[in-house]
Amino acid sequence: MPRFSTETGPLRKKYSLWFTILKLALLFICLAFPFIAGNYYSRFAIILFIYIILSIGYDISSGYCGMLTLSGAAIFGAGAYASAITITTLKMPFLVGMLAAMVVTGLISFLISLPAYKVKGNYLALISLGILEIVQRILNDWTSLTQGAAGFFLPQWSIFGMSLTNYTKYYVVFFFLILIMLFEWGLIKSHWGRDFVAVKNDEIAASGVGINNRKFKVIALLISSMIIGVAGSLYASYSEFISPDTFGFYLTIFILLTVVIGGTGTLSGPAIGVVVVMIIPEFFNASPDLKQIVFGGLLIILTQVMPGGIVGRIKERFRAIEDNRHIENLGDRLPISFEKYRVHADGPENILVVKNLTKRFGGLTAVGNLDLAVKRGTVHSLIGPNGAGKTTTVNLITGIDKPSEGSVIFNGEDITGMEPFDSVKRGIARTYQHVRLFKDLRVIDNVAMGGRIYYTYSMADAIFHSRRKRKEEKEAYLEAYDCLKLIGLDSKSNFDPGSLSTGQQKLVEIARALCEKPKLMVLDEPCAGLNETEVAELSEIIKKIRDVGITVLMIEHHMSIVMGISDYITVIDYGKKIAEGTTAEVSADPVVRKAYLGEEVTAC
Ligand SMILES: Nc1ncnc2c1ncn2[C@@H]1O[C@H](COP(=O)(O)OP(=O)(O)OP(=O)(O)O)[C@@H](O)[C@H]1O
Repeated sequence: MPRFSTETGPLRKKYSLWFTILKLALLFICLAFPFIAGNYYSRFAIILFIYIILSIGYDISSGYCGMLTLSGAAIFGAGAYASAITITTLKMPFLVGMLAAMVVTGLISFLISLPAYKVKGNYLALISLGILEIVQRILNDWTSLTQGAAGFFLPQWSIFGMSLTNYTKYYVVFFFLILIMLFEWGLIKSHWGRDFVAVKNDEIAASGVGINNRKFKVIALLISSMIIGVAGSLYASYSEFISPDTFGFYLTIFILLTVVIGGTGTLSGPAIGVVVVMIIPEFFNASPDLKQIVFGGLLIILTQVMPGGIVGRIKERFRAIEDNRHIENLGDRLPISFEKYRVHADGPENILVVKNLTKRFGGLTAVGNLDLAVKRGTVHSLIGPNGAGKTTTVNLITGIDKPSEGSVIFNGEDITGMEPFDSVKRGIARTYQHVRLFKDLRVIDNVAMGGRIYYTYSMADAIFHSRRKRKEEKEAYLEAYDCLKLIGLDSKSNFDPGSLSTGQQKLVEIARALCEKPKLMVLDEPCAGLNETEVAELSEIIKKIRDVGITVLMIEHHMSIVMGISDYITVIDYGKKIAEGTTAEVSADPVVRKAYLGEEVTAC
């Protein structure tokens, strides 16, 4: 079980020293390798480095962003051929060839990203398989361009007019590998990397914290493909001969295996995966049959014993010392209060006005002609029996569902049909009936995602680890830590969300919503799964949220909290409003008392 990070600061420092020594030793070995290992192994290492670049590229879209594609080999091949044709036919220098490879692979990624908008999982894999087939056909049949199955010869590899020796080839490829690794590290250790994981884990929640899923999928595929293009270009120039059969289905499976074995969505997973997939079979060169059996057996065992891959398992082991520099030295940080999130009235008295809202699912009218006005700075509860249309109503308000008719006016602005990632920027935060936390991010990362709309640093800042990025990241994590402290879960910062109770997960969702610094907080059944003590604590938290001017629109079945903290209540049934008013008015309404509140009202 992971432990809280601020207590593990010294441990992290100790291990990070060992990791630094390990990295320096590896760097030294790599630099000295051609002189120690000789020609054969240096050539082997060059191919290994190229495949690591390929695997890193593939992992960004598939491992981090969750888009399983089977076109890795096709993109690699397209990059190799684009570079080869630019260098040989167009007589351009190597670096222009590499640029051409990146442009062509970028275009292919755009082709893949078109269906990626709508489909995912197995369907996307099937579509990408089609891309693999199309590229294969082009490489084989467009002989005037690619020279077909006979293969394509390149001149000896030269850079800036200098022909490269075997030694220099090694260092050039190694240089590009380091470059790509630094790029990946900068990207992944920024909000971009966390955004990719969020898109992979839960698109609705990702949109709810301001992520445009489509845009991020396109970006992930583009970066992924361009890195694979770099690998393809290095492969073509190094090999001096390429042919279509190199870039077939076998290579696609190879790429997939490297990330699965190494650990998908991890920084060092692809490198470790390539080393394992390439080196282990080398020990069995003398008996190829045994090689296949051992390799196959190893694959089965590794994927069973380590479902998260080798690096996934190592990460689990060292979870307690994950990077928490920002919250390790809180020192004399001032005590935090909800006051920090105070909202000042900057619009009409009714912050939310819903008019004639209707949602039809086929023949079923889930919400019909609903009018609703929510006063600024109040707790307004939406109650009604199961299936009454409450969640659909808040989905229409927050943009998850689009209304069939009607309008939603927020703070004087018509936001009808607006995407959640836009409405969150206007100040609407929400929690969900069924918890939607990002399972591959720690609790504190989840809460920090709430504040992602406030990041201003660019991708270049992320990659170069600029001062702006460091400052904003530090602020975001301190903010997230503060929000967790306010709901009493700061000691769980470093935990996986899945290891918390349902009640705690619901509270983390509230902390994430608070981190968005909203004007309106929509809570969908916040008490579901909470025990009585937790309900009492939550009710205090919601009151504090309301007391600093944040309007709360709450769906809840738990009548004691509804009657205890609501300023106004709207009761709906079959998608229609049947009663509305202050808590006293609604609880006195005979229809409501009879149908929905029962004995609990009497008790209140
Ligand atoms: N995506 C959908 N497609 C078809 N029908 C839907 C969809 N979403 C909701 N419904 C239907 O709309 C009606 C209202 O559902 P909704 O979830 O809004 O009710 P609710 O009041 O939130 O219920 P509960 O309290 O059980 O969560 C239900 O009959 C539900 O089956």
